[in-house]
Amino acid sequence: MSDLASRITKPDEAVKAETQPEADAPAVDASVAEAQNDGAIEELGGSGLQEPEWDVEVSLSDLQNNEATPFHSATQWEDMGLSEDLLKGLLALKFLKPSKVQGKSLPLMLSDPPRNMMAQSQSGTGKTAAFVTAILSRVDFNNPDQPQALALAPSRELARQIEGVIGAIGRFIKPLKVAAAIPGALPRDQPVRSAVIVGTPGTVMDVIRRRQLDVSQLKVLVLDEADNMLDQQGMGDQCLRVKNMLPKSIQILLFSATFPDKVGSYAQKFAPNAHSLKLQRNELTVKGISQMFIDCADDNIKYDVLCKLYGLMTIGQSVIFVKTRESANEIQRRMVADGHKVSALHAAFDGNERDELLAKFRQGENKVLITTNVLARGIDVSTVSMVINYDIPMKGRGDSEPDAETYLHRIGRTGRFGRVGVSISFVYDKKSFDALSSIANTYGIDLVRLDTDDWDEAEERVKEVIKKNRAQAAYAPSATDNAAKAQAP
Ligand SMILES: Nc1ncnc2c1ncn2[C@@H]1O[C@H](COP(=O)(O)OP(=O)(O)OP(=O)(O)O)[C@@H](O)[C@H]1O
Repeated sequence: MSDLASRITKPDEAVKAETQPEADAPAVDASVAEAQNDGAIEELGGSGLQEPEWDVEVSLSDLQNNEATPFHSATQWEDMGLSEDLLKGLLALKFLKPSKVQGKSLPLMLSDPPRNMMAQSQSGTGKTAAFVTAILSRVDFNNPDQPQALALAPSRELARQIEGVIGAIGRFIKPLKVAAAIPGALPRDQPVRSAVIVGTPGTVMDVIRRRQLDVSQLKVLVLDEADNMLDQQGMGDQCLRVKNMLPKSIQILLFSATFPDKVGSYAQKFAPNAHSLKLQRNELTVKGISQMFIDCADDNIKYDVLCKLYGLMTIGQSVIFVKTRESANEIQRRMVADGHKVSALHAAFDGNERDELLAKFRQGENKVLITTNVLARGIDVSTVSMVINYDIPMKGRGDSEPDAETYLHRIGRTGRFGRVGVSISFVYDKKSFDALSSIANTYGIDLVRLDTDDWDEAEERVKEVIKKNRAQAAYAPSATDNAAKAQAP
């Protein structure tokens, strides 16, 4: 039996979820039910769909009271010795209770003497607020112009978003000065007079080298998306250079939803003697995300299927991930020519354009965003109800290996903090099929096949999840969304 076939849920075999959903599963919790078919993907019979099972509304407070979810914590904010201003900031954002990663990591990060930390938790479970709260607890605001904490992120969008969260959680701290060290944001040759700096590694390296940033009093260094940041193929070298320019005693905090083994040992060297919060591989998927796939027969059909999905994409908001900037541009051009309203965002655009595009997306002005891996990680827009993997993420020389981590981060742009969402991955040939299959096996994901022969039914299935997301977003708008909107250019 092919690997993907073994991960497909057929409706008649799916184990029905209890009316009181299991653990953190307000949405479809696809159970492994082996398709009886031995052959290739085309041969898989049935609709391949699973009945939606969320007749019971699950509120955030239910999730936070359920010990089995990543949203539960045994600790209260009040138990963590935070300042009054910080407590007020968290509560003003309606962060009534800490999530698991917040409850577990904060006491460790704030212990004295400070110790390094490596914390893993599923996408959308509040890692940002965890390290932002740690940063704001460590900084001495009697010295607001003196750089004391530095957070590094892999993209300008994520750095800006973190800057917004610092402003939101720290809104009662006066004076709170935060600088964004991203291309084009800092005036050249002027010293950075902010207690907290958030930036991308290349720009941070530049400002330190140009002596614009006094690093002598830095106490905390955070690497968000740490596995990506430490990746030797990517920004690993830059991050190491930055670290080597900082005080030796600095506390290093590494956060990510994924820490593949390959990076794990290097991360331990980067942050020696770190406390570690790790997840098992099979705990990494967010249960609220219904993971589906469509078999597109050939590469050309992918575009047609994408257009067919447009109506569903615009009920909420959607992100379409493609492999290259060129294909992002090309698909956007074609879709616009075909009468659809979509925008594209990737690293070839200049900084201001990127800020503007994302701001429009956050405000809901643009509903569909076509992008590359540049937005795969960290971006938090609660109204994103659908993620499409137009191309299955690959890595290695010549795209030889499926990129399981990127898959997880991409689909994690939906299903934020207990919300539900849908991801739809397109496969069209043996390579893409095998890649998705391998990703599904890595994490024990149960993929639901959307049968395009019965389009109405397929649409209904997806629509139900999206509508639920809409209801949740209206009921509880995300604090990060609000912070980012306030910060929009
Ligand atoms: N304790 C809390 N209570 C309620 N909402 C929260 C809490 N902590 C964080 N959130 C919200 O949860 C959402 C996801 O948080 P965040 O972006 O920090 O997730 P993350 O774990 O960093 O995700 P990713 O792995 O994708 O980077 C945000 O909209 C944030 O405002």
